[in-house]
Amino acid sequence: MVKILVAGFKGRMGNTTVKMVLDHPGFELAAVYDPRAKEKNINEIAEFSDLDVPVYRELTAISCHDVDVWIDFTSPKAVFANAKFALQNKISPVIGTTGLQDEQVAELKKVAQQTQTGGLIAPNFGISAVLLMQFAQQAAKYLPDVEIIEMHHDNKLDAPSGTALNTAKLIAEVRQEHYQGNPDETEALPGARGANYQGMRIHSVRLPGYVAHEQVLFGGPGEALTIRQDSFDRSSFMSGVAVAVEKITDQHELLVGLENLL
Ligand SMILES: NC(=O)c1ccc[n+]([C@@H]2O[C@H](COP(=O)([O-])OP(=O)(O)OC[C@H]3O[C@@H](n4cnc5c(N)ncnc54)[C@H](O)[C@@H]3O)[C@@H](O)[C@H]2O)c1
Ligand SMILES: O=C(O)C1=N[C@H](C(=O)O)CCC1
Repeated sequence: MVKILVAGFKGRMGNTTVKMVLDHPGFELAAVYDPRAKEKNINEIAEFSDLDVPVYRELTAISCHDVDVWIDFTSPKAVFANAKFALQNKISPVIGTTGLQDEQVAELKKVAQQTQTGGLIAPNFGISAVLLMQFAQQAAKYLPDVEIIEMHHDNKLDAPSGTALNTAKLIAEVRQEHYQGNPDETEALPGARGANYQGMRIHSVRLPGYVAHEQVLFGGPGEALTIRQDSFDRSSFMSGVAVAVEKITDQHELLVGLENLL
């Protein structure tokens, strides 16, 4: 049995993840963590009344010896400290939280190496999103003019989305950096052309009713290609999280991208 702590269990993804862990025959819910929690045990919540799982509200209170894997769906402000704590305590982090800076990822990789602990940061656990990123990287070799539109629910804290930023980074590996659009263009409203990553424009849409969606648009002389993926429900992320948990304790470094474990 893999013993799992779910950080951010009071949130949208954390709640879905707790249910996935409870339904999986190879997983045991060892602990949950969320500063927003009022309970001391998860059995104080009606839908989990038959369980006996400690609830933590502070990082330093967490008892680490009972935990193999730390699943993190928290917030851009919390994820670095959480991931560092997990790695320092030889708990394998499976990080879905977005918003980590490149320097933070570099530091976490060092801690993973020092403690010889496997971990994963996945900007998106949905297989449709993983495939979109791979297809987009392939297409950019032939169609280097590209814009990204990501669309999310209106409670999202970070922009652009982790998936959109990761898509741009993967494309940048195969695309020569260059300016796109008219060099003389002006913005009558600031931000009209979107964020700029090495000349690629990224547009962030936030609307109620949406979950997580991305389009990558390519244009060439006389033709265009659009690649799109949609997560209509948070269950779309769960098979990816489960695969990551199953495989991560065999690793000894911090990986970025679910494709590394598929
Ligand atoms: N990688 C993926 O596939 C994927 C999918 C969906 C969402 N996400 C990301 O997951 C994160 C969470 O999304 P959400 O929609 O569930 O957000 P949410 O706001 O619904 O939930 C976040 C929870 O984290 C808790 N929290 C805040 N600080 C904490 C801390 N220090 N330790 C533990 N818990 C803490 C909050 O109290 C809240 O309950 C976001 O960064 C989002 O972008 C990633
Ligand atoms: O709901 C969110 O927030 C999501 N965030 C991720 C991102 O920023 O790419 C993945 C999809 C859902």
